[in-house]
Order: sequence, then C-alpha cells, then structure tokens
Amino acid sequence: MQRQLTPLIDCFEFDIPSFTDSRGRLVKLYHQLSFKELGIDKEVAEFYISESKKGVLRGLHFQIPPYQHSKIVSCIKGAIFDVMVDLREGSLTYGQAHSTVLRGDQPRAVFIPEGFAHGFLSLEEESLFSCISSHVFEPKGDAGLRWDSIAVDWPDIPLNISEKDLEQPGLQDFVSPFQYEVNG
Ligand SMILES: Cc1cn([C@H]2C[C@H](O)[C@@H](COP(=O)(O)OP(=O)(O)O[C@H]3O[C@@H](C)C(=O)[C@@H](O)[C@H]3O)O2)c(=O)[nH]c1=O
Repeated sequence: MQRQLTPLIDCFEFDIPSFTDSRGRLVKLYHQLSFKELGIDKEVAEFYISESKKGVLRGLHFQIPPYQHSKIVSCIKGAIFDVMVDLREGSLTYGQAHSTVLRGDQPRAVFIPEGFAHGFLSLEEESLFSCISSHVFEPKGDAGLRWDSIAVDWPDIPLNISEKDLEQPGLQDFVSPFQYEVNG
C-alpha cells in the first residue's frame, strides 16, 4: 500500500486490498503491519459503520481535546463525497478542505489526523461508511462545524441532515482548540 498525498498536511489516501472471486468479495479494512508501514501507528479504539440513503449529509465532526481522535474512513458499498478540514492552528493548511469520492466498488481509505473535521454526503441509496477511530466516542468531546461554512463544491444539495449538524457553528466563528504538531 502506498500513500497518495492530499493537499492537506498529514492527511492522505490509500487503496485498500480487496479480493474478488466467484463467491463475492473480501475487503481488508485493517491490517496492523501494512498500516504501520504507511505510518499509521494509532490505537484502534472503535470501529463502526453507518448506512446512509442518497442525499444524507453527516458532519462535519471531530472531538475536542482531551478526546481528540484520528480516523481511517472508507466506503464499502455505494458511494460518498468525503470531506475533511484542517483545524490545527499553526498548520500551513489551516481552514482548508479536501474532498474525494469514495466508492464501495473501488475500496480506498483516507487517513484523517487529529485536529481535522470530517463529513460526507451519500451519493447512492445505501452507502455504507466505515470508520476506525483512535479514541472512543465521547459525548463531552463531540463537536462539529457547519457543512456549508467551508470552501467545498458539494456535488448535490443535501436532502437530510441531523438537527445536531444543522446547529453546528460555522468555520468563521470557530476558535480552534487544536495546535499543529509536526507528524501529529
Ligand atoms: C460517532 C458515534 C456515534 N455514536 C452514537 C451517538 C448517537 O446516539 C448515534 C449517532 O451519532 P451521530 O449522529 O454523531 O452519527 P454520525 O452523524 O454518523 O457521526 C459520524 O459522522 C461522520 C461524518 C464521522 O466522521 C464519524 O466519525 C461520526 O462522527 O451514535 C456512538 O455511540 N459512537 C460513535 O463513535
């Protein structure tokens, strides 16, 4: 596996091994040794999937210190328009966003470091999103940013957003609790 760099410092994409035969498919979402070789040496504290109808937008989410987490996200069915934003004060890419389309039939992952917000728009009827997180979900640390306060060309207008996500503050009002650290 090889890192494919994104414009955001420390955030990268990589292809996930998958094996197809007459029965179907096996997709390897986590492999400790290969991930270490990629430079991902984080705790695996939670692993979950969510299913979203077409037009559902989830995010943009992060956890504030001391509950900050990195994530490895992918899409294992359907397709999502995936978005991440660097929120680390002092980072050369602070406030900048990156977007990429993740598809279940071309498994690919994004490593999202601590200090980033993340969200996605589901592009198909039954999109399955998977997330490996380095810190358990902590309601006291659960935080977010308004999806439409960042510089991203969303491919469609979202049809379904949670109340929580509609009430998130915009990037312009955001005071970051994150500091950029080299190789953070
Ligand atoms: C994210 C999360 C939620 N929950 C619970 C809380 C709540 O009752 C229910 C739904 O939570 P949410 O509405 O926050 O779920 P959702 O909007 O799907 O949150 C996810 O959005 C995407 C964009 C991400 O990046 C993920 O890391 C995660 O934040 O699941 C957990 O128990 N553990 C978790 O890790």
